Amino acid sequence: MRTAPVIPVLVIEDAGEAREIAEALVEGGLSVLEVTLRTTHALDVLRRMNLVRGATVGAGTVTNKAQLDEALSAGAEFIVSPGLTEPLTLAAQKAGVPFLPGVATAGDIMRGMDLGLEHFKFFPATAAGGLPALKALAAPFFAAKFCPTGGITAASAPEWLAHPAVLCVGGSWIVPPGADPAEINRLAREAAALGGQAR
Ligand SMILES: O=C(O)C(=O)C[C@H](O)[C@H](O)COP(=O)(O)O
Repeated sequence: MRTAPVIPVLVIEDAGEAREIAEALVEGGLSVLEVTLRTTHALDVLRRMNLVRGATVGAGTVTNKAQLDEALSAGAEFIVSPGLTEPLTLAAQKAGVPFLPGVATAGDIMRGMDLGLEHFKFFPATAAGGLPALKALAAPFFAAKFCPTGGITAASAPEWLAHPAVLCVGGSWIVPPGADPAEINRLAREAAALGGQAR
């Protein structure tokens, strides 16, 4: 979460494009890549991106143990989930893989802390109340650190990153559908530079 200010959330339909997209991101300064398991070829995309020098590739949209196992077999170095369940948390802990589950309420955070977690994705960040909601949650849970994701843009990222409980943000805006590598590289550079401005 501290490697780069933005984790690109990737929904890649064509595995043939995986490698050059990952190269454009890493070269632009975003080396931590979340490949969502939302497409048919997601595991293939993950494997191909893992071949890119300097990339740390994880799986997103992991909602159960079966998907966790598949992602790990494909080489995922971290796991992101939209929500927090005990079975998935225990399985991730048993596998020893960094795990970032989504939380949106005080109860979610408390269940996570009971399981030994302190790092969470705040999801869906904008729809769940935006920065005012995160500020309200971060106050009592002062040890918790967050990666807000969902509805965040290049324009709104700096104010999220300025909050001390926010280590990074996640977002799909860095790889818009149909963007070419040059455009992705430009968006990645812009996102990587947010670290210098806001943190
Ligand atoms: O796929 C998952 O596991 C999710 O939890 C959802 C994604 O993190 C958000 O959909 C990204 O949000 P946008 O940047 O608004 O597109």
